[in-house]
Amino acid sequence: MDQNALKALVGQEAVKYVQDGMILGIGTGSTVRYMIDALGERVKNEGLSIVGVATSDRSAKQAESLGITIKQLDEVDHLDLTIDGADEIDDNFQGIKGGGAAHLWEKIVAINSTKNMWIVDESKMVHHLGKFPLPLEVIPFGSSHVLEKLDKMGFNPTFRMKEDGSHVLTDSKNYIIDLHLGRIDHPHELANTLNGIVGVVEHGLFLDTVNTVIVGRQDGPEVLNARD
Ligand SMILES: O=C[C@H](O)[C@H](O)[C@H](O)COP(=O)(O)O
Repeated sequence: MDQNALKALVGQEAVKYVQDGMILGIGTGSTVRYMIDALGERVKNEGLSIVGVATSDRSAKQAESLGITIKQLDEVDHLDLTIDGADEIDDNFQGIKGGGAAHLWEKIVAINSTKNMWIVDESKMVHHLGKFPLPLEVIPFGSSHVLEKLDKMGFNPTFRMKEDGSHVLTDSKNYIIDLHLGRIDHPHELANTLNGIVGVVEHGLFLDTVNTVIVGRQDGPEVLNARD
C-alpha cells in the first residue's frame, strides 16, 4: 500500500468510532480528508446523525458538501470526540501538528474535546520529535522581530511562504514560522518557552493531548491507546 492508501485506511477505520448523536471535532489535512469522505458515507447510507465542528474552513467546506452538519465551536457546549491527523508522534504520544497551518484551531478544538484520536500513516511515528519543522502561528504585526528573536534563541526559524512569494496565511489571517530543530529533547520546556514569546499565538506541540492513535500499517490499522 502506498502512503495515500494507508491514509485512507485509517480514515475509514476512525469513523467506526463515531456514534449516533455525537458532537465531533473534525481535524484538517490529507489524512482527515479521507475520514471526512468516510463520515459522509455513513451519514448518507446509515442516516448517522452527528454535528461536526471543523478545525479549518477547508474541512468545513468538504464536510458540508457531503451533507454533514457543521456548527461553530461556540455554538456547542461540548465535543465528544475529535479526529485529527498529525505530522509526528513520538514514543510518549506527544505530537507535532500544523503542517497544514491549522494547528491553532485544531488545538482549541482538541482542548475542548472529551477524547482525541489521531490518524496517521506509519511514517509519522518517530522516536523523537523535531525532524518535522515545528510550526508557530504568529501575528503579522512585528513578525520579522519575532523571527529575529527566535533566530537568536537558536531555533532556526523560517517564514512559511507560498510559491508566489507571499506569506502562507492561516484561517485567522496570521503567518506561520517553522522552527527547524532537528530533534526536540524536552518538548514541555520548549512549549513553555514558546508560550512566553509575545506575538506567537500558538505552537504546534500537542502535549498530553491524544487518547487514541490509529496507525496505518502495511498489515492493517493498529490502534494504540495513549492515555485514558
Ligand atoms: O495543520 C495541519 C494539521 O495539523 C494536520 O493534521 C497535519 O499537518 C497532518 O496532515 P496530513 O494528514 O496532511 O499529513
